[in-house]
Amino acid sequence: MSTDTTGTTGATATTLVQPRTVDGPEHRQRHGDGPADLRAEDVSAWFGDHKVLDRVSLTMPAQQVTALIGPSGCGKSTFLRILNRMHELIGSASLAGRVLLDGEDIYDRGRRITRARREIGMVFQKPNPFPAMSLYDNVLAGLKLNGIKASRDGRDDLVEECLTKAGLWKEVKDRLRQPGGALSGGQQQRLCIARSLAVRPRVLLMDEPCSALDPTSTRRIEETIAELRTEVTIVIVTHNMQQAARVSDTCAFFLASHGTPGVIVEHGDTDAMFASPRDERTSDYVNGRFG
Ligand SMILES: Nc1ncnc2c1ncn2[C@@H]1O[C@H](COP(=O)(O)OP(=O)(O)OP(=O)(O)O)[C@@H](O)[C@H]1O
Repeated sequence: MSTDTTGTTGATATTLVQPRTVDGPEHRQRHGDGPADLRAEDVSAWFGDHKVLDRVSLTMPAQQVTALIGPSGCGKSTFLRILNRMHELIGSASLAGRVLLDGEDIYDRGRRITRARREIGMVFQKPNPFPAMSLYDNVLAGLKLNGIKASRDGRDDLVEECLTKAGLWKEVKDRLRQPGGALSGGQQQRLCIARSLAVRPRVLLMDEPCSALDPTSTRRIEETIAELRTEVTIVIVTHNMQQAARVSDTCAFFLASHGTPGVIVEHGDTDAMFASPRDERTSDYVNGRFG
């Protein structure tokens, strides 16, 4: 088992990454050009011999927010982890199918796992800043892990830019040297979003990012999601139907009935899916009749 440059362990990890810089407008160009389409094709997933997803295909368009909804255990988080190659970190896990980022398969043999994780960032259910590290260094933590170099001025600008985009700059600009652990839960989650943005992801995956937060912090994160949609393609898992309706443009309803693997029952425009779902099971779920 080797250690990759994100600090995680994995059988397919790679090591040497060419240094990059964040200075200048060319930074974005060198890292791809902003939000990308993400497409899953015939994705199936297993834990050991337990199949949990069956031939799931879904397009998550650039500059849109796609919500993944469905009852507990239907495979939403597994699907999300497959989208940035985190699924393969679990020893018993395997998968089939393709995940295309602007048409390029992130699982191609010639593509580095670290590149997929940099281009496709992840924000987790529980905010996970480095608690003893300063807010400033928290934002930049992903740069070091990805071997991206920055001058002092470049770092300062990037910290301000990412905290602004994450909706946190005004609250913390005078205390950037304080530790990440000193923030409230909602602020910590926005710090994690800022940290994800610092490596210029083309897609941001969010796994129930508000489930540990109070209503005010939840609303603030939802505002942040709305502001970010032109910067980065967003895919969010949520159990909160009102939240899915508020934040997403398109929606996919997952279901694993009676022990069968999860599938997408219905997907499409969020407003249409909530107002007039095509499938009776979708109607029951979005109207709170099960799950
Ligand atoms: N690390 C794991 N090892 C073995 N089985 C797992 C693992 N993680 C998830 N599973 C199983 O895979 C299936 C799908 O789980 P997953 O967490 O993806 O569903 P989910 O829809 O995200 O659920 P929830 O809404 O409760 O988070 C479930 O049967 C779960 O028990």
